[in-house]
Formats: sequence, C-alpha cells, structure tokens
Amino acid sequence: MIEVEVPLKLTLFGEHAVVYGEPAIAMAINEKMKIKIVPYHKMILKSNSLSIKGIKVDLEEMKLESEETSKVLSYALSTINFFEKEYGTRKNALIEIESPVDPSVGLGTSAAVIVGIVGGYSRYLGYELTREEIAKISHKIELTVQGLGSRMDTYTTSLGGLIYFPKGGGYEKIRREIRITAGYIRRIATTAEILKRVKSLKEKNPDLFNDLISSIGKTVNKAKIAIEKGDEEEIGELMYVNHGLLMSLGVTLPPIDNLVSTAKILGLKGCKISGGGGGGSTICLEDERARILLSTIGAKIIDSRISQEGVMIKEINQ
Ligand SMILES: Nc1ncnc2c1ncn2[C@@H]1O[C@H](COP(=O)(O)OP(=O)(O)O)[C@@H](O)[C@H]1O
Ligand SMILES: C[C@@](O)(CCOP(=O)(O)O)CC(=O)O
Ligand SMILES: [Mg+2]
Repeated sequence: MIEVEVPLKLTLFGEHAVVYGEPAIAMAINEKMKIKIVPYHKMILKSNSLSIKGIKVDLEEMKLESEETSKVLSYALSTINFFEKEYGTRKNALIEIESPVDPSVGLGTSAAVIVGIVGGYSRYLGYELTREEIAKISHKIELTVQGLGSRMDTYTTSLGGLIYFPKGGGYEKIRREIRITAGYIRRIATTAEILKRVKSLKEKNPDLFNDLISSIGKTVNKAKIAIEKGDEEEIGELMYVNHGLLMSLGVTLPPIDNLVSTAKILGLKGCKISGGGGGGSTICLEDERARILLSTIGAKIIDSRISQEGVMIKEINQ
C-alpha cells in the first residue's frame, strides 16, 4: 500500500495574474490531504468529502450516474488516464482521498488531489519520481482539466515551503516565515469557472485588463522584497492593495470585501482574499482580531502554519 500526504496552500500574492505570466507568492500549509493507493481487483476512487448533487442510479447495472460526478472527479480521473496514456500502464487500485477541507475554497485541493495521485500512483506502478517531476506532470494535468491555470498550486503543494514564482517561469524558495490567520467560506463557483469569467474580462477590455494584472505583478515583486526584509507593515499594506486589484477583476465577494475594509479600519496590518475567489479563503497577517472577523462571516479557521515539506510518499508493506 502507498500512503501520500500533500500540503494544501495559500496564495499570499498574485493569484489570477499568475495565469497570464505575472509573478506570484504561495505557501504550503499544515492542512494536509491524505491519499492511499491500495492494491485491488478493480479501479475504485473513494473520497470522504465530496457531496455529489443530482445523482442518478441505474438500477439495471447498479451504477451511479450524475452530471456532477465526472466534473467532481475530473482531476483524479485525468491523473489516472495520464499514466495510461504517457506510460502505457494501468494497474487496478483502490484510491482513497481524505481531505481536511471542502473542495473549491481556494486552498488548492485540485492541485493536491493531482499531486497526491501522481506521487502515489507512480510509486504504485514502480516509478521513483522526484518532487520536481511530480510538480511538472501535475501542472500539465491541472492545465488540461481546467483549460487555464498556472504552475503555482501544483508546484507549491509538491515542493512545500514559501515560494516565489517569477515572471517567465521557474520558482524560487523564500527562506523566511510569514505568520497568517486564515479561514474560508463556501465558494459560489469552481476555479475553472472563475478563470473563464476573468478571461472574458480580458477579451472585452484587454487594455484595462493588462494594466490590472501588471499592477498585481508589481505588488507581488514589492511584497517579495518586504517578506525578505521581514517588513510586516509593508507586507500588510500590499495585501490590501492586492485585494483591491482582485476586486477590480471581479473575483471577490461582498462579505469578504466587508471583512477586508473592516480589518483596515480597525488597524489590522493586512488582509486579502486568497485563491480563485468568488468567496473561499481570506488571509490576514496573524492577529487575534482576524479570527474574530473571520468567525463573524461564518468562516472555518484553518491551520495556516507553513509546511516546509511538500508531498510525502510512504510505502507500507502489510
Ligand atoms: N476530497 C476530494 N476528493 C476528490 N476530488 C477533490 C477533492 N477535493 C477537491 N477535489 C477536486 O478538486 C476540484 C476543486 O478544485 P478547485 O475548484 O480548483 O478548488 P480548489 O481551490 O480547492 O483548488 C473538485 O471539483 C474536485 O475535482
Ligand atoms: C486563480 C489561480 O491563480 C489560483 C487558483 O487557486 P485555487 O484553485 O482557488 O486554490 C489559478 C491558477 O494559478 O492556476
Ligand atoms: Mg484549484
């Protein structure tokens, strides 16, 4: 049996703009997705945290059918299909996914599912991939399913730590700690759907769009310097700026906008939405008052301490 642990992530700066080549900063956190690959006579996918709406049952074949099923399982299914296509192998297994958070709340569960299955299933097939190789393959798969997407989430969850993604490709680990308070509310859409909406803004108004994303890019680069200096005042201020730019892109939601404005008035150093948006996660520089504000909007607080470790794969012989 193979057991895999994958950290989830927070985007500190640069979401959405990173899809169009701008820089970003993300951090792997202590909330971990667990994936088990157990030898089995059939290929079965099991998940603890997916509610599938509109399910239909075919009583002849005792099969479940649902429009939502393939959408919900698309990342996991595409990962298994990838190995069949690229490596020419398929070996039946029971793949069990256990997530500590809801899907689609900006914490990179899509990336973690892919990274976990790429890591675990490749080992199950007898391959020893490096974290870097897992990240590269996982990015390719996420991009295929989403249609649009950056390397940020798959690389952060594979490699762990605090990572700067420069314009033009590659990545750079930032050897500093940053303490965050974070929580999430349910989101109105998946990342794939929000990415499509952002793209339509680009098509409608390319000049304005390019200005907005290049401003996000500038904010990220200033934030990198501030993080390296440990300048919390500056980091916080840039978080508010980044939130405002994401609001202009239309990916924020009124309860989160209210929270961020209230936080600013109360003198919290910095807060912003984190991830794909449309609700989902909000982060603030660590502050007890941020916990209170997050609980007033019904947010679930998460363990946002940094995970220096990326994907961990264990072989267990029973
Ligand atoms: N526990 C899980 N089991 C199986 N698939 C999951 C799980 N959590 C998330 N996913 C996959 O990830 C998708 C959510 O991805 P996305 O909208 O990008 O949100 P996130 O911000 O969490 O990455 C789900 O629709 C599903 O395909
Ligand atoms: C919006 C985006 O920048 C981050 C999406 O993160 P999440 O799926 O909401 O965790 C998309 C991407 O980088 O691929
Ligand atoms: Mg995602």
